[in-house]
Amino acid sequence: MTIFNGKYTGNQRKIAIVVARFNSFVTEELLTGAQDGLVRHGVATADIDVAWVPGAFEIPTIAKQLAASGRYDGVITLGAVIRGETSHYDYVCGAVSRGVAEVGLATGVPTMFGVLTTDTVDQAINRAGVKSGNKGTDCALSVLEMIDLKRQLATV
Ligand SMILES: Nc1c(NC[C@H](O)[C@H](O)[C@H](O)CO)[nH]c(=O)[nH]c1=O
Ligand SMILES: CC(=O)[C@@H](O)COP(=O)(O)O
Repeated sequence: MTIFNGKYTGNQRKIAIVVARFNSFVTEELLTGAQDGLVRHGVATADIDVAWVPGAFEIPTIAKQLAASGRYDGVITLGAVIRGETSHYDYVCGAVSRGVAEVGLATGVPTMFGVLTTDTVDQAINRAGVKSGNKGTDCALSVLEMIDLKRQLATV
C-alpha cells in the first residue's frame, strides 16, 4: 500500500506570494507569517518572490500571470477583506475566491487561498498572528505539501 502524504522531498521549491495592500496592517503580518513558514521548512529566501497588488480583487490577475509563467512551483495569495457598510464585501470575496481557485485549476500550479474574509477588524487581526494563528503560515505549509505531493504523484 502506498501512502502519499506530501512529505518534504528536499528539492528546490520556488514560491510566488501575491499580497494585497488594502488593510496592510493585517496583510503585512500575513506575509511575514508566510515567509517565515516557508523559510523554516527549507525554502531559500532567494526562492521567494513577492508581488503587491492594490486590493484582493486584483489578486487573481497577478496570481494567474505568475502561475502560468512556469517559474514557480507554488503560489500563495494573501489579503484581508473586512466587511463594511455595503454589499461590496460580498462581491470582492466572491470574485477573489473564485478567481484564486480558477488559477490553480487552469494552471495546475498549487495556488493557496490566504485571503481573510471577516466581519470585523479583530477577527482579521486574530488570524494574522494573534489568537487564531496566522493564515499566511498555514498557506506556506499547505503549498509545500501540495508541491511535494504533486512531485510524488508524478513518479507513479
Ligand atoms: N474593501 C476591501 C477591498 N476593496 C478594494 C478591492 O479589492 C479592489 O482593490 C477595488 O475594488 C479596485 O478594483 N480590498 C481588500 O483587499 N479588502 C477590503 O476590505
Ligand atoms: C470589503 C469592502 O469592499 C468594504 O470594506 C468596503 O466598505 P463599504 O462597504 O463600507 O464601502
